[in-house]
Amino acid sequence: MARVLIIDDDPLICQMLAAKLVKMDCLADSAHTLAAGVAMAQAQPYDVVYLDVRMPDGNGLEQVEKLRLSGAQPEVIIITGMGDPEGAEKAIKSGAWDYIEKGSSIKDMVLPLMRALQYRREKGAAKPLRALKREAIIGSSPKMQLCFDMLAQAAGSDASVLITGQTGTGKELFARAIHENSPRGHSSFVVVDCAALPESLVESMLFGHERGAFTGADRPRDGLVSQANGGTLFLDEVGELPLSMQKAFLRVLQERRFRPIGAKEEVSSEFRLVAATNRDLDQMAADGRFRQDLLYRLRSITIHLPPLCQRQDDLHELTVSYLNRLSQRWGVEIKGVSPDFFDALRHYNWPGNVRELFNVLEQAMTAGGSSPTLFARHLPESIRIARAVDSMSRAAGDGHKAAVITTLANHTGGRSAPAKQPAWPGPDASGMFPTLGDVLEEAMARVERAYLADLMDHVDWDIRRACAISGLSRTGLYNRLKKCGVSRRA
Ligand SMILES: Nc1ncnc2c1ncn2[C@@H]1O[C@H](COP(=O)(O)OP(=O)(O)OP(=O)(O)O)[C@@H](O)[C@H]1O
Repeated sequence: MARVLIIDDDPLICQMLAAKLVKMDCLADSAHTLAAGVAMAQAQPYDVVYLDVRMPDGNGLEQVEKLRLSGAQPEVIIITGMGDPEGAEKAIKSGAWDYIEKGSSIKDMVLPLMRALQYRREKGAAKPLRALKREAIIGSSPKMQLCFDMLAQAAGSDASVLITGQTGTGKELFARAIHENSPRGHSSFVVVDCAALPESLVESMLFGHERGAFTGADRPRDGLVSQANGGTLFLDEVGELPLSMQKAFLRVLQERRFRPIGAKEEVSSEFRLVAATNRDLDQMAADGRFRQDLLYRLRSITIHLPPLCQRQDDLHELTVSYLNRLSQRWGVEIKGVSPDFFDALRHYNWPGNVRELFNVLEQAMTAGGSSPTLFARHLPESIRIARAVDSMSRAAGDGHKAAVITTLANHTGGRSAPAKQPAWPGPDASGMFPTLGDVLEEAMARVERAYLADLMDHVDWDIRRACAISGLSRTGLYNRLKKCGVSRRA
């Protein structure tokens, strides 16, 4: 018997809908506040939740994701008194099943429910997929579970997949897992790092060339697309592919045929495409920097990997597992971890995600030396400062945060930072106070700039070392250096 929850502050709607659902052999419960509804969805395994937008204690649209991840991961149908296109877009983007107006007849209101129930029945009855091979991917938070569901779906099909997510969230790891779990798993997995393709060589690297096609081409060479024949071609950082190559690639995707440079005949390659990006490709397409038609082709299936700060439940597992892996690799005893170590990790927001976490853990293991236990004191300063700032601002209200961060900015220095500044610059000439948000943003920008300047000096502009220390990817580092205006000193 299907279980349905109606979250609406209007008792009449709840009664009418519930009466209809009971006639349809469903179990129906109601909640008249968002808080009560979310609590019920977390406690009971509902199949579908009807959710009103305007609730006395908040906007229903803000809770769609939480509801989708609760209990039996119900489908959510938005019911609204006043529909608007923006709300509809937001609802669908956050994973709602459908968005309907309350003015519709009760019959129309239950139609999406019937489809959602059918979908869930079919999903449940579908042939169970082979157990996924995903030993390398750590995490069991509800958000990661949704990603694993998508991974299983992608592995079972041959459609193109686009994996999105911030730097260091595991996009390449997922791409490999899709390949290994697919029928192509025994063939080659060819990685193309679109950010590192030299513009002048991009065509020959992708499509190959004949002998004598250009100066220096003393023998014929297969390109990466040919090498992926029968296997998977992984286009990493696909947002960096030059526009001219996007056009050529679109054709290859449509026809699976291309002409190596200098060749008379076209050749074919039967590959499966997986692409990844940390850019907003929709925005790039709107700005004319990415081809819309290519984007359609890339994302038959999309998997979005959430940033680490949104799945704190995974921090513990990732930390323990990586510390064990390090102990094995370095041939040292497994260390204990004190609670203050985990506490510090939880207070940091991990802009470099899992890559940054692993890097920090390596530093902590080194700092721990022969100590059998890792304490917060073994963590890099930046992590411990984040924890101190957080606990101070919680104790004294948010106003303190600005002062602490600004003090940190002064302390951190950086080669071009002023020697000493007051905790914050103070009101402007007319005595106007800026917003706290503006003060924080300015202070963070100053810290970031100072950090990058010092880091690049420290590694003598060795990009590989800078990436390893900061936990940023190459593109991430280049983008931040550009944004902060940090360049090599003459
Ligand atoms: N869930 C995870 N479990 C285990 N290791 C992970 C996980 N996510 C990321 N990593 C590790 O973090 C590092 C970065 O992962 P990966 O290269 O897949 O990220 P990415 O999203 O492709 O980054 P970028 O966009 O910067 O290329 C790798 O060492 C990878 O093994």
